[in-house]
Amino acid sequence: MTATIIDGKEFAARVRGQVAEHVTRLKADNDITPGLAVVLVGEDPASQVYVRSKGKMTVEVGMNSIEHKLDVDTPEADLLALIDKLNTDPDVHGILVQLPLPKHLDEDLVINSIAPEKDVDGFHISNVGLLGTGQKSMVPCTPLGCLMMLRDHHGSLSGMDAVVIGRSNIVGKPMAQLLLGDSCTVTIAHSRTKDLPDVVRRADIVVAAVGRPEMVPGDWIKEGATVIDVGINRIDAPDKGEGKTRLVGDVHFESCAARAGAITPVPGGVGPMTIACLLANTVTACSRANGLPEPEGLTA
Ligand SMILES: Nc1nc(=O)c2c([nH]1)NC[C@@H]1CN(c3ccc(C(=O)N[C@@H](CCC(=O)O)C(=O)O)cc3)C=[N+]21
Repeated sequence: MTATIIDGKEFAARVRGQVAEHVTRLKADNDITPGLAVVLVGEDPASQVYVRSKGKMTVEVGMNSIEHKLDVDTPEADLLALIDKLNTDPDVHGILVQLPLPKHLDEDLVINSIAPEKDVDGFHISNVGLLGTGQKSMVPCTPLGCLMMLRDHHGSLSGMDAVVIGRSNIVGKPMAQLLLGDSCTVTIAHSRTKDLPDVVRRADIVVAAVGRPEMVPGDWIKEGATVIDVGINRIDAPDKGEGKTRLVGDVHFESCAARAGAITPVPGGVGPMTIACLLANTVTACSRANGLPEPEGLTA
């Protein structure tokens, strides 16, 4: 079988189009412009790439983008004071604190100081608990984007065997919750999983989110399975010339595409959907904050 390529770039453009429509309505009917505040502490290179394209797209869909760039050695109290200010600012509907934070800052403390209803990353313990109990919450952007692509491709996911490789709070665990919510039989695999190849071979849906370049080979993939590659790894590409690099996922694309029914590429798969879902979460948060109907199809 040769897999259908799930075009995350195109899908994300569609999602941003829906967000833009909703923003237009909020402005015209309610005189409200959704605002997203992004806080970047220090200069992590991965975060900088992300902040750039995110800021551009926030403005493109008609929302206000508020950026706070703080010094790498900003004291924790200053960061918490800024978050407090954003929490009570009525023009700010979404707050995202770029991770990872410099080591002197307590990531859990910082995340949990964001007002849960403005936590567009969905990392606050309240949102984690709400998601885990099937209540309305802010859903982490990357898993939400993966879910949207899976639903679009399959219609119903009910009864499917899903294997999530990776148990992070940012992707693996919330992804598993979402798949369970859609009635998949879910396995979370990780570095200590016994017989990982055999576990993955059972899966109708494989979500790879470990951050290890091309670690899933094609012969782990059940014929016809759907493969969602969350990894974005930059590796050396001497074949492209001295000092050149390229982006690869957590799955070995060619060999997995030869067996899968559908697969997401890297780049152009999950990454663009993550940003689109951040914008979707911001417009959702803004609608909720104003007691207005939520955008349809943009929430879990
Ligand atoms: N609080 C927080 N939330 C995040 O969601 C978050 C974060 N911190 N810190 C940094 C990482 C990184 N991240 C990316 C999102 C999209 C692409 C993306 O769209 N990548 C393109 C390729 C970009 C390229 O060419 O380098 C793609 O996959 O097609 C990349 C990286 C979100 N992050």
